[in-house]
Amino acid sequence: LYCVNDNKKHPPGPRGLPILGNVFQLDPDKPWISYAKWKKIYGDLFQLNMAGQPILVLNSQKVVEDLFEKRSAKYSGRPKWPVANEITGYLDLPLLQYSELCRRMRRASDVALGIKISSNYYRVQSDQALILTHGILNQPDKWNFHVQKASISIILFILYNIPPIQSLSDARVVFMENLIDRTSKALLPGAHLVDIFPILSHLPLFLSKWKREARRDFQGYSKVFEDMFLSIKDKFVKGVEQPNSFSATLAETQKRHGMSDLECAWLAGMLYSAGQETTSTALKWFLLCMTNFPHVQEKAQEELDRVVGRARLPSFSDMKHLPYIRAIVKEVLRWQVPLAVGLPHATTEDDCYEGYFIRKGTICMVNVMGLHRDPEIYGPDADKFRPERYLNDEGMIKDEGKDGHFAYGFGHRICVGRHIANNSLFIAVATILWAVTISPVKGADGNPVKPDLEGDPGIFWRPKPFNFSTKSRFDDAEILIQQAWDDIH
Ligand code: HEM
Repeated sequence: LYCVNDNKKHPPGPRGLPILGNVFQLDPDKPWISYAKWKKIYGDLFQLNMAGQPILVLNSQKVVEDLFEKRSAKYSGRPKWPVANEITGYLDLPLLQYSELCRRMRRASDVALGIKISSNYYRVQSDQALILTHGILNQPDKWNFHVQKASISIILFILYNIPPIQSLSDARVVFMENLIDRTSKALLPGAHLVDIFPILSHLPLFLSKWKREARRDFQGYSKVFEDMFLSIKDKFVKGVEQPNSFSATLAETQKRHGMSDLECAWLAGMLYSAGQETTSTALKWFLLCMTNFPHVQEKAQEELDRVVGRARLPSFSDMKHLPYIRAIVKEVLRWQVPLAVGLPHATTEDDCYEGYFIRKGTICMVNVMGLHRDPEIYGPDADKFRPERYLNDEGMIKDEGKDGHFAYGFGHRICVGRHIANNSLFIAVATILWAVTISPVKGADGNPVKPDLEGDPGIFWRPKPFNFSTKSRFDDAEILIQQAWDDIH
């Protein structure tokens, strides 16, 4: 693309301090609040300067479509994360540059998690929805534990065919969580000197402690991931029959995708971190919404009574007849998006847009929370939780095949697990609402305690701790849930 902009005019943005730029002007906990403020002054596209690193902020649907969708080839890199990249041996798909390896990993994931194949996992998703429902019905005060356990069990089963976990101190969970903790700490801006002075990454190993430690950890993590993947691949090679799993599909298609064992092992391993916390965060917001908006719960339960009845539990075959349940899933992801500013992209080439020069290596953020509350996209009630917005006059889903929100990201980097996530959320929402009435707990004064609608800031936008009470929606619901629970135990 020819850039008419010879004087390299950058997108507008707030004036900052010399050298440090806008570092202290951005609200680190809720960047979308700062973004919304600057949008009013500088418009839909502005640029920040974070100690010399340009950060482009995309603030409207049009700009997002123009850059992240239509020019996805240039806007699909990632920032450089020297320490995290070193710990994961440059094999962590969400952190990879848009390289040949990234494209191979994405193709392999699309095959093993695509819309068709994702029906292979209906069974585990239904079972876990049931166990979760049983858990929150009988132990509402432990709902957090039950949500966590269900989302971990789903992803471990899909990846490696591991049976449901019983406790969060399961060795495999501890291992995965330890790796997530290690990498997310390394991702915090400025956690290591090398983030600020990239030249340090070129020091020889004996002079750089962080690199020695990272490489040592990489070896340890690789050993565990390889053992997990190879135990499944081994069965495939020997022709032993085994249940469907991501790793089994990967082993079958590995040659076609030109992937080494180590690459396959890391691809599977890193899907845990990408898929677990995101799904459980969405489930937590769903429970908060139900505690807070009884009329939505009632409307969903009317639909469930009409379509499923009270003699059996909902299943995936009901999906197309339950548009309101599906609309709730969409609306939860829109209204309280787990990754409020998505994952950062970075430009891989210089670009020119609307007369502005955008240099290669610019980090690009989308104000997803802002888009989700934008009246130009969602109408004057964009701030409200209203699943009906996704339905047409006949009460069916409006744009079948489209998400209708931006929670899964953009362009060439869009979430590869979105079909799995949509299915896990659909069946959990349907099963919980079929069996359970969720209400706020009563405070000391006897009045209902409504949860705080503000989230806890962090990498994930999660609800603040809250409680709700549950009761069986009708007598048989509890019995049927108990029977189904007994059957799978
Ligand atoms: C409600 C649940 C989920 C949400 C909200 C979510 C959201 C996202 C977002 C925002 C991104 C970044 C997209 C971008 O850079 O533009 C992403 C990437 C990714 N997601 Fe998800 N995700 C969810 C569930 C899952 C699941 C269940 C899996 C795996 C089974 C998964 C695997 C991945 C992977 C591997 C990437 C990295 C893709 C890349 O960098 O090319 N996600 N997800």
